[in-house]
Amino acid sequence: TRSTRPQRMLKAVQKNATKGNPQSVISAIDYFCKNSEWAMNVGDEKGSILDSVVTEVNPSTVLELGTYCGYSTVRIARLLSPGTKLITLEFNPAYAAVARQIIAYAGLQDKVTLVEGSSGEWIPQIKERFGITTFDFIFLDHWKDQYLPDIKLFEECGLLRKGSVLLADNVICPGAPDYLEYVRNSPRYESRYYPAHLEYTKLEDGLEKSVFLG
Ligand SMILES: O=C(NC/C=C/[C@H]1O[C@@H](n2cnc3c(NCCO)ncnc32)[C@H](O)[C@@H]1O)c1cc(-c2ccc(F)cc2)cc(O)c1O
Ligand SMILES: [Mg+2]
Repeated sequence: TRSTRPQRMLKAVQKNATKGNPQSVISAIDYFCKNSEWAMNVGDEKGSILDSVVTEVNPSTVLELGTYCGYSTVRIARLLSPGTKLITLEFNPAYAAVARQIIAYAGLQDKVTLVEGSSGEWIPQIKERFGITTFDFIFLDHWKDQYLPDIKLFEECGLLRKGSVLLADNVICPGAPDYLEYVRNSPRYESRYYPAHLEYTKLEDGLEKSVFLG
């Protein structure tokens, strides 16, 4: 049977990247998406903004929603301080399997806990299962209509503290209008839009950074 796009992306990483070198894995995926097949990774332009926010926050606790093939997982994990791990949630087993291999190829498996399951099911269990009180940094890049229900779930589960930073991909394309309206109008968040482009295209897109005010 025909291979899947994530499987072809993994092959491109194994062929073109250097084992244990996260930057070469990032470059190999971006090259594949620019020259072979578009894929919904955050990409290099928005990825640089992601890098700068992660570096600025220097988080001790990190959550990613929507691993897909692990591109942004690798971008984030490569910047974390020694001993810091990130939790990434992915409910599609085929995508999770590819992501595990891409994360391992980058040599970052010890900095990543990939949980196969849905955010709605797992967010309420994180405190007890992982001994985490609150998250310093959360990257949202899963189904766009789930951003709003999940941020409300973070509030309900007490997973945010004064200063927690949430960064959301695709707030323009495909868009998350209800999420944007919420974080931009809620007195509990200080929100800022980072304009960029949809990965590997000239279409407008951007990231929304929202700081929880407690
Ligand atoms: O749709 C986009 N991303 C979705 C990501 C889904 C991944 O996350 C996983 N996932 C989804 N919901 C959950 C969940 N919880 C929610 C369900 O319970 N819990 C755990 N994992 C979840 C999926 O299994 C996938 O691995 C997108 C589209 C374009 C795009 C733009 C323009 C175009 F023309 C075409 C496409 C650009 C982008 O950057 C994009 O991110
Ligand atoms: Mg995205």
